Amino acid sequence: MKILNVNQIREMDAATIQNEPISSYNLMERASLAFVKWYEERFDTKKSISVFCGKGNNGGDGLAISRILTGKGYHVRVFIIEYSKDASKDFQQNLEKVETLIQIKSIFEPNAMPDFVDDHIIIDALLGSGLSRPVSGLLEEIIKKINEAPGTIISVDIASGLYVDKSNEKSDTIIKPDHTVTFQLPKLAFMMPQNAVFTGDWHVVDIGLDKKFIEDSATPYYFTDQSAGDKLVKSREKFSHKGTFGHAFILAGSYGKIGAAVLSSRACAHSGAGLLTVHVPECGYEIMQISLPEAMISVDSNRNNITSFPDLESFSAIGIGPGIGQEPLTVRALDQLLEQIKVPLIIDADALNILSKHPDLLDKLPAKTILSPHPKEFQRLAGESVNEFDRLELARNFAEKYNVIICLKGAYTAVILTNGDVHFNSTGNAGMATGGSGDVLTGILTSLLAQKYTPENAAIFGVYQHGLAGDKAAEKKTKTAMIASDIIENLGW
Ligand SMILES: NC(=O)C1=CN([C@@H]2O[C@H](COP(=O)(O)OP(=O)(O)OC[C@H]3O[C@@H](n4cnc5c(N)ncnc54)[C@H](O)[C@@H]3O)[C@@H](O)[C@H]2O)[C@@H](O)CC1
Ligand SMILES: [K+]
Repeated sequence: MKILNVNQIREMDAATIQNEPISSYNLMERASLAFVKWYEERFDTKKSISVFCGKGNNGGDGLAISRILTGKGYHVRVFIIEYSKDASKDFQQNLEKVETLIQIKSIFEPNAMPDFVDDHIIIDALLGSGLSRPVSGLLEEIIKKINEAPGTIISVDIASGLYVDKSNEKSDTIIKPDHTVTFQLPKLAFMMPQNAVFTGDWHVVDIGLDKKFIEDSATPYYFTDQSAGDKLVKSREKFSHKGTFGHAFILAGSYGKIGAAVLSSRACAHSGAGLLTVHVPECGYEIMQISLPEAMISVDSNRNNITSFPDLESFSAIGIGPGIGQEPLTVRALDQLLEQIKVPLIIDADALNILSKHPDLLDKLPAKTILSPHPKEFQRLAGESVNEFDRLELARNFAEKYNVIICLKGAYTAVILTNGDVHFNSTGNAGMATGGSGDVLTGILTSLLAQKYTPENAAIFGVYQHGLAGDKAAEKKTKTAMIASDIIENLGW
């Protein structure tokens, strides 16, 4: 699924109105019906509803939603916040239809806000994608009161006060919804962890906007939903043999961190690689043999750290980093590996930290190497950023400059390709914020590269499957109890 910017969203509405053709009033009606359909599936008529409307088209949606819900037997109160004399045409038209049906209260000052009882729904239709400046004055006061009110807040299209595609300031006043029901496409703002409290659980509803316009729109931003994820699977042919699926090679572990080698190797083996060799320091030999009899073990001459590696000729992809530490001899081994490697590579964890401390190594990275930093590792690698939009730009520039693919890990992990395209991941959950889950991703990615997935597809698909396995693990064990091994247990496609 594509993610479009605010201008494209406006053009997409206009293109739909012109090409379908449909009147803007009827398009608003269709959007409101889609919202109500979502609402009806979750809430019964027992809960009373207060709808807060601004005076643009988001407010117009609020009015249409109020009318449709009332017609379905819901108890709805409507409040119009009179922060401006101007109102949009479709707002006005909807107002005329609603006025005859429901009593409307106009709010001119904050103290006129109603008192709320507990089990109550607030629908936020104050401002939508038309937001052009931080909210202030009456609107700001109203938003603060709504955020303090008990009950469930549902934002129409986007939380009022939140920008669609750029960063808000920390001081901005924004609705904190429990749910956002957004029209047609997810918004860039939803992908940023900094906005988690301003999106709640968000849901995309189809309002039939111009498919061709969306297809033809150029954007660097994509969302890997299920249909995008499913398209990337390579099927396993009947007459294949283990050679078909490549020979993965993982360098991982140091004294006290052999677990990282175990986790990444097990994840690799469970992701379809034909053969797997794992290189560990001597202290990891028995642990590895016992933990993963399916793998071949290559043993370093050093007891506690990786200081060398075997001939690379037979390997089809290499993953390095989990638990390797940053000893000088390990740095030298990484340097030598970069000199010799001729197959796809994934670099993670301590190997990334080594790159941060030895930036000269960055120039030696083969084209389309995958780097999988979490935010702290990325910061060490590329420097500070003022907010997450800024960090994303930094990552896009970094990916283009060094010709690498970056998996910036977190909620909605961003997979950034060498051309600056960003694929946000839809799967995964907070239960995966647990030791070793990054090692599991390294194993999956190494495995996919060995199976000749392109580095781009390996990164997008690997991140997607890692999250999906995490979701299955959380379902079975809960987010609290799940550990990285549970992610491995739930791999499979
Ligand atoms: N255009 C269309 O065809 C459709 C639009 N839809 C709705 O329309 C919304 C966008 O509507 P609008 O473009 O009218 O914009 P909004 O309803 O978001 O905002 C209304 C107006 O408020 C003003 N404004 C911006 N920031 C403000 C601030 N901080 N304080 C006070 N006033 C401010 C602007 O002049 C803006 O035009 C979408 O979010 C969606 O809810 C839907 O009905 C679907 C179809
Ligand atoms: K809103």
